[in-house]
Amino acid sequence: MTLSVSLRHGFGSFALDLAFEAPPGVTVLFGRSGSGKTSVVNAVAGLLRPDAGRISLGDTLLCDTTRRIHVPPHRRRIGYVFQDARLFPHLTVRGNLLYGRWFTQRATVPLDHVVDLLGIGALLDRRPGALSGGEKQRVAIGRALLAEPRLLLMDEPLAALDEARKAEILPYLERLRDEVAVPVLYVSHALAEVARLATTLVVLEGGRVTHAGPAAALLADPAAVPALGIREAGAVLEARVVRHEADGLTQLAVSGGTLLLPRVAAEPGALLRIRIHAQDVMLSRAQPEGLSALNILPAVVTSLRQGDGPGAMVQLRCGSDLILARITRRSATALGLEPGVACHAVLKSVAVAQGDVGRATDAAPRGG
Ligand SMILES: Nc1ncnc2c1ncn2[C@@H]1O[C@H](COP(=O)(O)OP(=O)(O)OP(=O)(O)O)[C@@H](O)[C@H]1O
Repeated sequence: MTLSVSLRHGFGSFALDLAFEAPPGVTVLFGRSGSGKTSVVNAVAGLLRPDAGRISLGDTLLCDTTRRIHVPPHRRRIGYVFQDARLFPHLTVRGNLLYGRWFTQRATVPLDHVVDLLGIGALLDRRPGALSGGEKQRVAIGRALLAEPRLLLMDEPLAALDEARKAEILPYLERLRDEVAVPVLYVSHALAEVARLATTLVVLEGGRVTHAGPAAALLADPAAVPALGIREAGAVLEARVVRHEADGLTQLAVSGGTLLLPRVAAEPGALLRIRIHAQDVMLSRAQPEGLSALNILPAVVTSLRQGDGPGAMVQLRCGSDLILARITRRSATALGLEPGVACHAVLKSVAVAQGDVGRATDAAPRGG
């Protein structure tokens, strides 16, 4: 089921004027503060009546201003998860979860299934006051799922959590993406979340869509880098765990060769998504020798974009994947880099942090 959105709306000096599609999976709406993300979410939810627009979910029309159709929010069957969990403090976790059921006549999703998916079985008799921020958010997601929504809206669900709590909840969001058929529209301004979760990426700037498409392709697009943030830029690679080695490294197979990374928490055979920061990739024309860096992948330059300053962003094909390398223009010139040139991409193992490693769609179950 695909969500199709096309909107025009003016708030004084600010205007939304955009269209995008959110296919199954997680579509991240990414943009700076004030770019219009929350206004889009409000329009999809039915809380904002656009001046002009059409919003449909599969073959259900939620809004069509030309036909004066505006389905009220409570009839849209949309689940919400906000920055703060907004649980009822006087109800237990079980009571909060079952509250979600009030909004559906169907009740076909078993409570046990949602409890297992989110790992909240041990919390059922506790009240929200006795939960961590990450646990509260998992319960809020469970409550939303039990109302059996046709679409889940998540507005910066991790923004209020510290890094440790974010790391704890991300694997559950990955499971949600891969194991629940409900499409998710997810608002974020954190590229780390995009790299871990997004199937589709929609970038907003000043009320307009500047880039939209499959997340892996956009994250590797040098033209999208200024909108995504240069320091954070980086591509994602799919990698399969081959084996854990005795010295604490894990060997992974990528389409362009082999990677050695600090031990990853996944069983051999698991399919992972690895974020490779552009600024951690070095390039060499000759086969490098005598380097401490363990990862050397043969690559071919596919495009190169000069920055305004001394930097350049190089896109390379490595096997069937695309990666980005951020280097200086001086080095790009010295190496004679241009599309079609063969080179070697060099990556230190320790440049990839645990948070850069996530589960990929269709992954085998992860180990502990
Ligand atoms: N009801 C309103 N009346 C007037 N202006 C509004 C209204 N709602 C939003 N705006 C303006 O529209 C612009 C986009 O706001 P919006 O909240 O959609 O952005 P955002 O990307 O979600 O930002 P943030 O990440 O800070 O929440 C802002 O300039 C905001 O001031």
